[in-house]
Amino acid sequence: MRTPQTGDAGVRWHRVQNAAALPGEACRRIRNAASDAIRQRGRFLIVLAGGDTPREVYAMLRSVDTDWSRWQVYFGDERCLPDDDAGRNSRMAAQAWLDHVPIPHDQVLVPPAEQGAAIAASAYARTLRDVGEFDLVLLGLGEDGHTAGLFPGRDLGVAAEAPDVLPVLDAPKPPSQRVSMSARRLSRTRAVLFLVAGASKRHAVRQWRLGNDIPARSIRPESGVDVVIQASLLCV
Ligand SMILES: O=C1O[C@H](COP(=O)(O)O)[C@@H](O)[C@H](O)[C@H]1O
Repeated sequence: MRTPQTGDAGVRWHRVQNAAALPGEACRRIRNAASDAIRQRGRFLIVLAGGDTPREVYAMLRSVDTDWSRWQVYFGDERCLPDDDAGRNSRMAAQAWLDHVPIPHDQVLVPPAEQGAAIAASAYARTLRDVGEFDLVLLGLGEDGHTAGLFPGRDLGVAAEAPDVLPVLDAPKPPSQRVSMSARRLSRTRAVLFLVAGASKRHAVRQWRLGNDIPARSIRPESGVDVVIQASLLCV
């Protein structure tokens, strides 16, 4: 991980004209990361973001020309809800994308969040135990600056000894129980791509650019992070 940064050092901002242009740009970047990884290492390890912003990106990924048998899919965070609940991040990704492409079932690794945060965090940590560096981590940005299930004022798991997966018991955004990869584990990747759109994110983006301590700033892979962002959010 990087040493402490000032401001938004290590962050590359990539403007898209408006929210409608974000899925195309994100999809292009994901496709390129996948083809590089598959060509160089024979597989592509991707971590998915939840929430609303990636839904259209995921829908667009259905039509990418790739060898889906080489994809290995993880989730940066999951909400502790029944496994068929519409609020589950994994259900959104399945409906928008994963159910429509031939990724082998056992290569989509969903945290068992329906079992509650503590059990799910231990189980998902076991799933990740022998997984090395990810190829690409997708992340969103909440209105309060949260990313994955890492919320302001909570343990972000940045320390060298932080576990790979954290149980979240008091998230300020419902549901209060979640499971999240730690900032340390999310930073163990060749690339990070944040997807940011929507006027409600303006304040969080400003905090980020000012170098204030929002959870999104805790994601610090060696390679820095890329942010695909609606241009109007940078006009502050
Ligand atoms: O609750 C969550 O929120 C963030 C941001 O979601 P968005 O709806 O504002 O795009 C998301 O990245 C995270 O995975 C999710 O669980």
